[in-house]
Amino acid sequence: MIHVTDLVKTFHRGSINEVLALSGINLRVKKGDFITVIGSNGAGKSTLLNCLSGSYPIDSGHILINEQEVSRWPEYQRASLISRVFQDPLLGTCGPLSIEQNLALANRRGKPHGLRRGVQRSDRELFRKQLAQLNLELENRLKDSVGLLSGGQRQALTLLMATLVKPKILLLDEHTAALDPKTAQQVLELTQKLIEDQDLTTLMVTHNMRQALQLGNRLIMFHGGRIILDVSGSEKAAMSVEDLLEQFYKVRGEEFVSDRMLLV
Ligand SMILES: Nc1ncnc2c1ncn2[C@@H]1O[C@H](COP(=O)(O)OP(=O)(O)OP(=O)(O)O)[C@@H](O)[C@H]1O
Repeated sequence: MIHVTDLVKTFHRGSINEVLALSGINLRVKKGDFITVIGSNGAGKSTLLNCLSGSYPIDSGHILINEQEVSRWPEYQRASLISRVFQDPLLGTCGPLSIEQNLALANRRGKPHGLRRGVQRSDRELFRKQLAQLNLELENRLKDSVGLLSGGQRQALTLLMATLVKPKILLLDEHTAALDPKTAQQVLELTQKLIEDQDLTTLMVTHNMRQALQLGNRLIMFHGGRIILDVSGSEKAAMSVEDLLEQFYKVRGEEFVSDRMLLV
């Protein structure tokens, strides 16, 4: 599904501020993989997601999606294959537009742009049904502007929009980090449900090690622009947070350092 080879990304190349953010990444992701991504500060996690989605051009290497080289595709073209949810709930939705207008935009992803405007009655039925699964009673608030919603409601809506038209790949970048613990848990449960229901191929960056172990079928750990640990299946299922920290120490010979990583 995704095949990344020798991916290199440098910022401020040739200046004294040069940063080698990704130092020759090799990664194969199978269809239906749900991969959690962890790592120390500045390890390159978000840069990988940005390179996959086309937000950042790459220096060298290859990104293939379904055997097709996409590394030179512009971001808007890759958006037909890839959905993203960011940490900031304001980024995935348009505040002044209503819930149904936001969903109508999401529903058009990858479809030809015609002259049809507004929200059709049949769309409305679909949106109500989809919103009902959030258990937030948003199905009765289709005309409300999204700007009225709480951060958690807005992030749940963003997730729904990101998966309304099934994406080939879902990229989640610390998408629950800005929410309070209870809301974060609700959004996480919804994430799990949407991924399972549609068997979505997913990469999820998280700052929570326990979450990274509990969710998904595979876990990769970044450090210094490299993947230093890649575990899946029963090996992952048997791991504890302590094991993860020990593995990090073994590979790096130093303590794991992150001011945001939750180790519990
Ligand atoms: N737009 C940018 N311009 C310059 N440097 C950048 C940019 N984005 C990332 N970097 C640098 O690239 C390196 C990798 O950053 P990245 O954001 O991918 O790390 P991360 O693993 O997501 O870290 P964190 O968990 O702290 O968010 C860091 O040194 C960072 O400062």
